[in-house]
Amino acid sequence: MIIGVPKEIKNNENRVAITPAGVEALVSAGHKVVIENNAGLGSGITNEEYIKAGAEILDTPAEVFAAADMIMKVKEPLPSEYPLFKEGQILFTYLHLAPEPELTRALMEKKVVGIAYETIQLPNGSLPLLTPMSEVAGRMAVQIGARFLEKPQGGRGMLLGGVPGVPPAEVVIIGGGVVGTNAAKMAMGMGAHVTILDKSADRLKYLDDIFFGRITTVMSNSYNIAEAVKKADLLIGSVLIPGARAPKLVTEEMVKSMKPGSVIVDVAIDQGGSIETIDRVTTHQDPVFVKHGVVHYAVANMPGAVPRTSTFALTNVTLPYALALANKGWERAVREDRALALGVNVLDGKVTYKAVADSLGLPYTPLEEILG
Ligand SMILES: NC(=O)C1=CN([C@@H]2O[C@H](COP(=O)(O)OP(=O)(O)OC[C@H]3O[C@@H](n4cnc5c(N)ncnc54)[C@H](O)[C@@H]3O)[C@@H](O)[C@H]2O)C=CC1
Ligand SMILES: CC(=O)C(=O)O
Repeated sequence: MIIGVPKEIKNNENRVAITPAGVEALVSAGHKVVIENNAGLGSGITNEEYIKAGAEILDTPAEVFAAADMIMKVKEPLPSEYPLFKEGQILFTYLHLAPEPELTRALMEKKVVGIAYETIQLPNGSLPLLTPMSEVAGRMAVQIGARFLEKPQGGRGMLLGGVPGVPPAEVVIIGGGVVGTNAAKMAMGMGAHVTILDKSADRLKYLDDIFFGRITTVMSNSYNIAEAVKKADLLIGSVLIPGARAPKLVTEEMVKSMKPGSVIVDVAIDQGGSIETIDRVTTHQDPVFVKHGVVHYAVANMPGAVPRTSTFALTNVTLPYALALANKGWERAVREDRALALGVNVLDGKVTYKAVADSLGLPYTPLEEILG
């Protein structure tokens, strides 16, 4: 199989979908890897390192898409990439289709085999290709929150940990999964007081255990969310219903109740966001806007800013699935691995992931119906 890796084009997206180790593994298994010129530079990987591992470098994204049976990316394709899709081509990347009707339509029209990293799911419910980036984003959410709480950045001029004699900041996290847990670790480490809300009682119990009761856990419902948001200096949105558009849990009224200069970091923005006052995705170049006196941060590719950590963490987990797809072909690979099958969002012009179809108001076709 020919595997193509274009350079990422999202704002300040410095990750790349493959490392030289990945190239070597695919080439050793008999495949060919073509990589766009300088695709790895943002992550500190040169063309020469890829060539040494057995890859061929092509000048343009058009050449990479034209050559490849499978495209490996990091972020969802942007409109300039839609015309490059080929019928039957495998696209293996984060897709986040629930808030992306145009991308979904383009994948359907071109009959692309769209396999989303973020919906590959193991029998225990975990999302192995989302986890490492959620670990990164959860940890970043706190360092970003700390930065924007500084007065010159528009914040209320508060140190997360306080100092002796002055209370620490209140960090409120909605969604206690991978992002939420990693955010809590960082915030607690910096001395903040942390409250986590989740709708799963089991998850709250787990969090209480691992943090030895040193964080406050609260059942998520609109009453409790309103109470917690009101007192937050830093609010982190980190809910997920796999594949689906994120529920809007924090209303405009709740945001109005926050203190001037407090900060919201909505990590769940890649699935459409969980905060009513966030009506647009922001970028690393222009990451925040202020509404009702509250600083809002809504960057959908947070790990793109720390590519030396993120590229290697991501490719550690994507490579085994890429090898299975390349060695077996997508059809045998998904028939033999239920976790990978759950990654198939679009196939043969149809949406094959129910939560994506429901979020977009499109018909849902079970994968098994197409596979026969
Ligand atoms: N902006 C960015 O750059 C990045 C965004 N993300 C996103 O962060 C989000 C969270 O990801 P993970 O932590 O890995 O997901 P996860 O599945 O580990 O955790 C989600 C948590 O949300 C909880 N939840 C669901 N509905 C809820 C509700 N109504 N109230 C409270 N809690 C609720 C679930 O019980 C679960 O514990 C996802 O949208 C993910 O794609 C992840 C990495 C980077
Ligand atoms: C998960 C995701 O969308 C990201 O790492 O950018």
